[in-house]
Amino acid sequence: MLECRDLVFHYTEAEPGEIPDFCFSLELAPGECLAVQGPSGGGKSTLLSLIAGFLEPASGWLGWKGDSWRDLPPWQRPLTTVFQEHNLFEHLPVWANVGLGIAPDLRLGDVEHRRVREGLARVGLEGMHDRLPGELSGGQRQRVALLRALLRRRPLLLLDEPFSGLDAANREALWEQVRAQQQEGVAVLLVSHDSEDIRALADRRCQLDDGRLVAQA
Ligand SMILES: Nc1ncnc2c1ncn2[C@@H]1O[C@H](COP(=O)(O)OP(=O)(O)OP(=O)(O)O)[C@@H](O)[C@H]1O
Repeated sequence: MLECRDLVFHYTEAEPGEIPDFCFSLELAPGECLAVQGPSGGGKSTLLSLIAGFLEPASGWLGWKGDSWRDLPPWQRPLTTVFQEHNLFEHLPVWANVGLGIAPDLRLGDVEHRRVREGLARVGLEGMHDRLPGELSGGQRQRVALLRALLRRRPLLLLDEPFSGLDAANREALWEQVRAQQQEGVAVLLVSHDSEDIRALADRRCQLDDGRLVAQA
Protein backbone atom coordinates (compact mmCIF):
# COMPACT_ATOMS: atom_id res chain seq x y z
CA MET A 1 0.00 0.00 0.00
CA LEU A 2 1.30 3.43 -0.99
CA GLU A 3 0.39 6.06 1.55
CA CYS A 4 0.82 9.85 1.46
CA ARG A 5 -0.39 11.73 4.50
CA ASP A 6 -0.44 15.52 4.51
CA LEU A 7 2.58 15.63 2.23
CA VAL A 8 3.40 19.34 2.03
CA PHE A 9 5.50 20.91 -0.68
CA HIS A 10 6.11 24.42 -2.01
CA TYR A 11 8.37 25.71 -4.74
CA THR A 12 10.61 28.11 -2.85
CA GLU A 13 11.51 30.15 -5.91
CA ALA A 14 7.87 31.11 -6.44
CA GLU A 15 6.49 34.31 -4.91
CA PRO A 16 4.41 33.63 -1.77
CA GLY A 17 0.83 32.97 -2.82
CA GLU A 18 1.72 32.67 -6.51
CA ILE A 19 1.43 28.86 -6.51
CA PRO A 20 -0.63 27.10 -3.83
CA ASP A 21 1.20 25.08 -1.23
CA PHE A 22 0.63 21.47 -2.13
CA CYS A 23 -0.70 19.14 0.53
CA PHE A 24 -1.31 15.63 -0.75
CA SER A 25 -2.99 12.69 0.96
CA LEU A 26 -3.78 9.43 -0.79
CA GLU A 27 -3.75 5.66 -0.42
CA LEU A 28 -3.17 3.15 -3.19
CA ALA A 29 -3.48 -0.59 -2.66
CA PRO A 30 -1.61 -3.30 -4.59
CA GLY A 31 -3.34 -4.03 -7.88
CA GLU A 32 -5.35 -0.81 -7.76
CA CYS A 33 -5.29 2.03 -10.30
CA LEU A 34 -5.95 5.56 -9.08
CA ALA A 35 -6.39 8.24 -11.75
CA VAL A 36 -5.40 11.82 -10.96
CA GLN A 37 -6.91 14.60 -13.04
CA GLY A 38 -6.54 18.33 -12.76
CA PRO A 39 -5.92 21.54 -14.67
CA SER A 40 -2.60 22.28 -16.32
CA GLY A 41 -0.26 23.60 -13.63
CA GLY A 42 -2.42 22.02 -10.92
CA GLY A 43 0.44 19.97 -9.46
CA LYS A 44 0.08 16.50 -11.00
CA SER A 45 3.75 16.21 -11.99
CA THR A 46 4.71 17.65 -8.60
CA LEU A 47 2.78 14.84 -6.89
CA LEU A 48 4.50 12.16 -8.97
CA SER A 49 7.93 13.73 -8.41
CA LEU A 50 7.39 13.75 -4.64
CA ILE A 51 6.41 10.08 -4.66
CA ALA A 52 9.33 9.17 -6.93
CA GLY A 53 11.72 11.08 -4.66
CA PHE A 54 12.79 13.73 -7.17
CA LEU A 55 11.36 16.44 -4.88
CA GLU A 56 11.59 16.54 -1.12
CA PRO A 57 8.47 17.31 0.92
CA ALA A 58 8.60 20.00 3.62
CA SER A 59 6.58 17.78 5.96
CA GLY A 60 4.12 14.89 6.04
CA TRP A 61 4.42 11.14 5.65
CA LEU A 62 5.12 9.12 2.53
CA GLY A 63 5.68 5.39 2.58
CA TRP A 64 5.01 1.92 1.30
CA LYS A 65 3.56 -0.93 3.36
CA GLY A 66 4.14 1.07 6.53
CA ASP A 67 7.81 1.87 5.83
CA SER A 68 8.69 5.53 5.45
CA TRP A 69 10.38 6.65 2.23
CA ARG A 70 11.59 9.84 3.86
CA ASP A 71 15.27 8.88 3.65
CA LEU A 72 15.04 6.55 0.68
CA PRO A 73 16.66 7.88 -2.54
CA PRO A 74 14.65 7.56 -5.77
CA TRP A 75 16.57 4.55 -7.08
CA GLN A 76 15.81 2.53 -3.93
CA ARG A 77 12.05 3.09 -4.03
CA PRO A 78 10.08 0.07 -5.33
CA LEU A 79 8.59 1.96 -8.25
CA THR A 80 9.05 2.85 -11.84
CA THR A 81 7.99 5.96 -13.69
CA VAL A 82 6.96 6.98 -17.17
CA PHE A 83 6.95 10.74 -17.25
CA GLN A 84 5.99 12.99 -20.14
CA GLU A 85 9.53 13.35 -21.41
CA HIS A 86 10.33 9.78 -22.23
CA ASN A 87 13.87 9.77 -20.88
CA LEU A 88 15.28 7.45 -23.47
CA PHE A 89 19.05 7.11 -23.80
CA GLU A 90 19.65 8.63 -27.20
CA HIS A 91 22.95 6.81 -27.80
CA LEU A 92 21.47 3.37 -27.09
CA PRO A 93 19.39 1.36 -29.57
CA VAL A 94 15.81 0.45 -28.82
CA TRP A 95 16.64 -3.05 -27.58
CA ALA A 96 19.09 -1.63 -25.03
CA ASN A 97 16.71 1.10 -23.87
CA VAL A 98 14.16 -1.62 -23.20
CA GLY A 99 16.74 -4.05 -21.80
CA LEU A 100 17.69 -1.53 -19.13
CA GLY A 101 14.32 -2.29 -17.57
CA ILE A 102 15.44 -5.88 -17.05
CA ALA A 103 19.13 -5.42 -16.22
CA PRO A 104 20.54 -1.94 -15.48
CA ASP A 105 24.04 -3.16 -16.46
CA LEU A 106 22.63 -4.47 -19.78
CA ARG A 107 24.04 -7.94 -19.21
CA LEU A 108 21.28 -9.76 -21.00
CA GLY A 109 21.32 -13.49 -21.66
CA ASP A 110 19.26 -15.33 -24.25
CA VAL A 111 16.18 -15.37 -22.02
CA GLU A 112 16.36 -11.61 -21.41
CA HIS A 113 16.93 -10.86 -25.10
CA ARG A 114 13.86 -12.95 -25.88
CA ARG A 115 11.81 -10.98 -23.34
CA VAL A 116 12.90 -7.74 -25.03
CA ARG A 117 12.01 -9.06 -28.49
CA GLU A 118 8.63 -10.41 -27.32
CA GLY A 119 7.89 -7.15 -25.51
CA LEU A 120 8.68 -5.09 -28.61
CA ALA A 121 6.38 -7.32 -30.66
CA ARG A 122 3.56 -6.89 -28.12
CA VAL A 123 3.71 -3.10 -28.47
CA GLY A 124 4.02 -3.18 -32.27
CA LEU A 125 7.73 -2.34 -32.48
CA GLU A 126 9.14 -5.58 -33.81
CA GLY A 127 11.04 -3.94 -36.66
CA MET A 128 12.62 -1.27 -34.44
CA HIS A 129 15.02 -3.42 -32.42
CA ASP A 130 18.25 -1.77 -33.59
CA ARG A 131 17.06 1.77 -34.22
CA LEU A 132 18.22 4.72 -32.15
CA PRO A 133 15.55 6.77 -30.32
CA GLY A 134 16.21 9.69 -32.69
CA GLU A 135 14.96 7.50 -35.54
CA LEU A 136 11.57 6.87 -33.90
CA SER A 137 8.30 8.82 -33.93
CA GLY A 138 6.98 10.34 -30.71
CA GLY A 139 4.46 7.53 -30.23
CA GLN A 140 7.11 4.88 -30.86
CA ARG A 141 9.43 6.49 -28.29
CA GLN A 142 6.55 6.47 -25.85
CA ARG A 143 5.99 2.77 -26.37
CA VAL A 144 9.68 2.07 -25.78
CA ALA A 145 9.58 4.02 -22.50
CA LEU A 146 6.40 2.24 -21.38
CA LEU A 147 7.71 -1.18 -22.28
CA ARG A 148 10.91 -0.56 -20.32
CA ALA A 149 8.85 0.47 -17.28
CA LEU A 150 6.58 -2.56 -17.58
CA LEU A 151 9.50 -4.98 -17.86
CA ARG A 152 10.94 -3.58 -14.63
CA ARG A 153 8.01 -5.15 -12.78
CA ARG A 154 8.19 -2.88 -9.76
CA PRO A 155 5.27 -2.91 -7.29
CA LEU A 156 4.29 0.70 -8.09
CA LEU A 157 3.92 2.24 -11.53
CA LEU A 158 3.75 6.05 -11.86
CA LEU A 159 2.38 7.11 -15.24
CA ASP A 160 2.16 10.71 -16.48
CA GLU A 161 -0.03 10.93 -19.61
CA PRO A 162 1.49 7.67 -20.83
CA PHE A 163 -0.85 7.01 -23.75
CA SER A 164 -1.25 10.49 -25.25
CA GLY A 165 -0.51 10.56 -28.95
CA LEU A 166 -0.90 6.80 -29.43
CA ASP A 167 -3.34 5.42 -31.97
CA ALA A 168 -6.31 3.35 -30.79
CA ALA A 169 -4.78 -0.07 -31.48
CA ASN A 170 -1.53 0.71 -29.67
CA ARG A 171 -3.37 2.33 -26.81
CA GLU A 172 -5.51 -0.75 -26.28
CA ALA A 173 -2.46 -3.02 -26.48
CA LEU A 174 -0.75 -0.99 -23.76
CA TRP A 175 -3.87 -0.81 -21.58
CA GLU A 176 -3.81 -4.59 -21.75
CA GLN A 177 -0.18 -4.69 -20.57
CA VAL A 178 -0.91 -2.36 -17.67
CA ARG A 179 -4.01 -4.37 -16.68
CA ALA A 180 -1.95 -7.56 -16.71
CA GLN A 181 0.49 -5.99 -14.25
CA GLN A 182 -2.38 -4.83 -12.04
CA GLN A 183 -3.62 -8.38 -11.94
CA GLU A 184 -0.20 -9.39 -10.67
CA GLY A 185 -0.56 -6.83 -7.86
CA VAL A 186 1.17 -3.77 -9.31
CA ALA A 187 -0.36 -0.51 -8.04
CA VAL A 188 -0.78 2.19 -10.71
CA LEU A 189 -0.99 5.94 -10.23
CA LEU A 190 -2.20 7.33 -13.53
CA VAL A 191 -2.10 11.03 -14.35
CA SER A 192 -4.30 11.53 -17.36
CA HIS A 193 -6.67 14.01 -18.97
CA ASP A 194 -8.08 11.31 -21.16
CA SER A 195 -11.44 9.95 -20.09
CA GLU A 196 -10.99 6.79 -22.20
CA ASP A 197 -7.71 5.92 -20.47
CA ILE A 198 -9.34 6.54 -17.13
CA ARG A 199 -12.42 4.44 -17.97
CA ALA A 200 -10.20 1.64 -19.23
CA LEU A 201 -7.88 1.43 -16.24
CA ALA A 202 -8.91 3.38 -13.16
CA ASP A 203 -10.63 1.87 -10.13
CA ARG A 204 -10.88 5.31 -8.51
CA ARG A 205 -10.43 8.92 -9.59
CA CYS A 206 -9.42 12.08 -7.82
CA GLN A 207 -9.09 15.68 -8.87
CA LEU A 208 -6.29 18.06 -7.98
CA ASP A 209 -7.94 21.20 -6.75
CA ASP A 210 -5.96 24.14 -5.35
CA GLY A 211 -3.05 21.94 -4.32
CA ARG A 212 -5.25 19.27 -2.68
CA LEU A 213 -6.52 15.88 -3.91
CA VAL A 214 -10.29 15.54 -3.86
CA ALA A 215 -11.90 12.13 -4.41
CA GLN A 216 -14.33 11.87 -7.34
CA ALA A 217 -17.27 9.56 -7.78
N1 LIG B 1 10.76 24.23 -10.53
C1 LIG B 1 9.68 24.98 -10.33
N2 LIG B 1 9.78 26.18 -9.73
C2 LIG B 1 8.69 26.95 -9.49
N3 LIG B 1 7.45 26.58 -9.83
C3 LIG B 1 7.28 25.40 -10.44
C4 LIG B 1 8.38 24.54 -10.73
N4 LIG B 1 7.90 23.43 -11.33
C5 LIG B 1 6.57 23.59 -11.43
N5 LIG B 1 6.19 24.77 -10.90
C6 LIG B 1 4.84 25.31 -10.79
O1 LIG B 1 4.11 24.45 -9.93
C7 LIG B 1 2.78 24.31 -10.38
C8 LIG B 1 2.47 22.82 -10.58
O2 LIG B 1 3.26 22.33 -11.67
P1 LIG B 1 3.10 20.83 -12.21
O3 LIG B 1 4.13 20.66 -13.27
O4 LIG B 1 3.11 19.91 -11.04
O5 LIG B 1 1.64 20.88 -12.83
P2 LIG B 1 0.85 19.79 -13.72
O6 LIG B 1 -0.49 19.61 -13.08
O7 LIG B 1 1.69 18.57 -13.89
O8 LIG B 1 0.72 20.56 -15.10
P3 LIG B 1 0.58 20.01 -16.62
O9 LIG B 1 -0.74 19.28 -16.70
O10 LIG B 1 0.56 21.27 -17.41
O11 LIG B 1 1.78 19.14 -16.91
C9 LIG B 1 2.66 25.12 -11.68
O12 LIG B 1 2.09 26.38 -11.34
C10 LIG B 1 4.10 25.28 -12.13
O13 LIG B 1 4.28 26.51 -12.84
